[in-house]
Formats: sequence, C-alpha cells, structure tokens
Amino acid sequence: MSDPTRDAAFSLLQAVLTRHSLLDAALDALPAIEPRDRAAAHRLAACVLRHAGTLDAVLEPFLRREPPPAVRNILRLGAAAFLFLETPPHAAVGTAVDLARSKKLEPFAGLINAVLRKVVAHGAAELEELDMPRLDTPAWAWSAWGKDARAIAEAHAHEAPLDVSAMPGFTPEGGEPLPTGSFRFPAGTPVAELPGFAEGKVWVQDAAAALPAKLLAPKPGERVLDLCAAPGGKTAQLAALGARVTAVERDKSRMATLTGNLKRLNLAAETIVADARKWRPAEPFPAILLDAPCSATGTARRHPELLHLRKPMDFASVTALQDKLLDAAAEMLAPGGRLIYAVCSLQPEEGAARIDAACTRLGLKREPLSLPALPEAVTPQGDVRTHPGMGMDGFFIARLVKPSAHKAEEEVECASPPCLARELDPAYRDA
Ligand SMILES: C[S@@+](CC[C@H](N)C(=O)[O-])C[C@H]1O[C@@H](n2cnc3c(N)ncnc32)[C@H](O)[C@@H]1O
Repeated sequence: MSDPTRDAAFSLLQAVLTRHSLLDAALDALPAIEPRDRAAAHRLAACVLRHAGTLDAVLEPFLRREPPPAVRNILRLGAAAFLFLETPPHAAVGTAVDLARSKKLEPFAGLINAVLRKVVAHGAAELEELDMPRLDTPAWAWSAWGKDARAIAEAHAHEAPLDVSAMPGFTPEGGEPLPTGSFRFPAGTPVAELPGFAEGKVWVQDAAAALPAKLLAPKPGERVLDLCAAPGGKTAQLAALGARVTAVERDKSRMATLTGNLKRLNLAAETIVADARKWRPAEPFPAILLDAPCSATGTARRHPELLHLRKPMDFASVTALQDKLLDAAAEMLAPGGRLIYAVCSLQPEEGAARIDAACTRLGLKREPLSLPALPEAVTPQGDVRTHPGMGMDGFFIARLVKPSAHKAEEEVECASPPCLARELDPAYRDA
C-alpha cells in the first residue's frame, strides 16, 4: 500500500508534467483525502517542480537509460523527500518503491530501490557541487532575465511568504509592515486565521501586486476604470482609497469571485462582464488600471509549475492580446488622463517592449514613476520592475498619459514624420 501523500503528490506531478495542467487545477482534481495529506502532497510536488533540474542532475549518474516518465517522477519524489524535505532515508526509499508497486510499475521497483539508495548515500555530497539556481531554471527564462537571473532563480528555491493588503488605517497584528505598505506573514499561514480576515479588513495580495493601484493613486471620488479586474485585489485597493471604480472582466465566474471578495470587504464597485477589447464606456475615464493577462512568470515562487509549462513561443499570442488591450485602454482614456499598465511577468516582451510599442502606435507618453520605498525597482526608463530577488513577485508597471486635447492638436500639426517634437522628447526617443 502506498501512502496517501506520495500517491497524491505523484498524481499532481503526472498532471502537471505529462498533461500540462496547472498545479491548482490538479489539486482541485484530486480525490478527497485528509487536508493534512493534501497539504503535504502539494508541498512535495511543488518541491519537485522547484528543483526538477537539480533532482535530474543528482539522478543522472545512477541511471543507465531513460526511465519512463512515471518512473522518473517517482524517483524525483523519493530524491526530493530525502534531499530537501528531511524525510528519513528508509522512508524516502520505501515509500517510493511502494508507490511504484501501487501504480503497476512493479518491474521498476528494483531500479527505484537501487537508484534511491545511491541518492541517499551520495546525493547530499553531489548537491554541493551543483549550480542549483541555474539547473532549476529553463534556458529561455535565464537568458530573458538578464543580470537578475541568478537572484530570481535563488528566490525561486523558497516558498513565498503570505502578503496582505489592509483597509486604510488597519494594522493586522503580527504582520511585518513592509516599506511599500503591505503586511507580511510567514509562508503557510492559514488565510482564514489572518488577523482582520473575518472582519473584512485584509485581503491576500503579494507586495508587488499591491503597487499598480498605489501608483495610479486615485483621488477620493475619482472615476477609475479597472480593466481585467478579477479576482479583484486591485479593485479592492482602488475602492478602499475612495475611488468610484468600474471593474471590467471577461470571465463570468472570476467576476463572481471579485464580487464575493468586495462583499467580504464591504466595498463597492460597478462590475461589468465584458471583453475589454470591445466594451466602451459612455464617457472616457481620467484614470485607468490595465492589469493585463500575461505569462505570470513573476509568480513562479507560488506557482513553480509555470516554468515547466511555459514555452518561449507562447509569448507571441499573449503580447498580441496585451497590445489590443492597450489600444482599447488608450481609446477609453480621457485627454490628459493616466493609464497604469501592469503584468505579473518577468519577460521583457510583456513589459517595456509593450510600452515602447504603445507609445509609438498610440501617441501616449510614458511618465516616469517614482517609488521611494523601493528605488531599486525603478528602471532607467522610469518603469517599475520588481522580481523575486527583491523579496516579492515579479511585476512590470508603467504609467502612460494621453496628451491633453490642446497638446494633441499641436501634435497633429507636426504629425507628418519625422515629428521633431517626438525626436526631442526623451520619452519618445526610448520608444
Ligand atoms: C492578471 S489577471 C487580473 C488580476 C486582477 N487585476 C487582480 O488584481 O485581482 C487578468 C484577468 O484578465 C481577464 N481577461 C483576459 N482577457 C480579457 C479581456 N479581453 N477583457 C477583460 N478581461 C480579460 C482574465 O480573465 C483575468 O481575470
């Protein structure tokens, strides 16, 4: 009989690595098991996903030929339990062998036993020699992250803490106040037990995810359009700051989650289920937050499967959608209005490159952001780029302004290229 934790962890790995499922979806699809076993299985599977490259490098010298994928996953589970999760050697090996038998992989039980015994004997020493951050990061991601790649990859080795945003004036007891205004609790803190959660005073939101709404800085009573709004962390921030928020979200069930979240927090917003590329308001908005759908590589600390599931060629379709959403946002922005564009991605093509293209295509002007609480996150172009090496999720945030009607007319006069005004303006030079 295999133990329920190993069994569930194996199902999670098979779902992610062979059927390309997201880990949360795979967790939802697990048969009913004790919550404690489910949490342990999640932790074990996430550990394998964080360290798959390192685990494979440790196993490599002990394998004479490539084992079937299911057998490799059992070997990874056994090695991860021993090397990273302090499982005693006999339990790490024995549960892996039992698991193989229960999955009709009896012919591989001897191999699994022999390989894992070698891992137990030599694996820890081998680990010392390996460049784990490099091995656990796909080559496409490492090269895209440039000089920050090592710091990001080192942070990916650890579980993320639990950050929360709080209603203005409320301080959740026991939370570490962060310079950017969020509060931090240790990884694994049960959300429902957070101080102020039951009273609707706090909501879960990574410290980086809390920055875009702060940088939009709505005034009390100001009309704000929140595009791509669900599950509503940023809608809640904007409403809590006193803005009159219109939240647009394409997915009906995600919008239901947003509505439920606002209700729990006793906040209000106008909610519209629609495709932001097509929906148009009666009046343009002076302030828009576009939290665009993205590859979400900035959240890989919490979702370690993403680096296994994403492929470089996936980015073309998501950047095309980001451009269309920027086009729509520019149309809905009042002259003189401001637009905050945000993505929880570490990929430059979803960040600065989208803003460069939007400035050229739409005549918007990039306005440099200032973030005194986190100056290292401000790029030379004036955008904000956080990453896990800074202790928070990876986010890209930029502010764009639409020239006022008066200015726009001036630009029309000199619109035939090349436009001298654009050539002289450093913001356009960057574009
Ligand atoms: C990054 S999430 C937004 C997170 C949210 N702003 C928050 O703070 O909780 C992106 C959202 O965009 C929605 N979305 C994707 N394409 C859309 C479109 N064309 N129009 C409106 N919403 C869209 C997705 O369903 C998803 O809920």
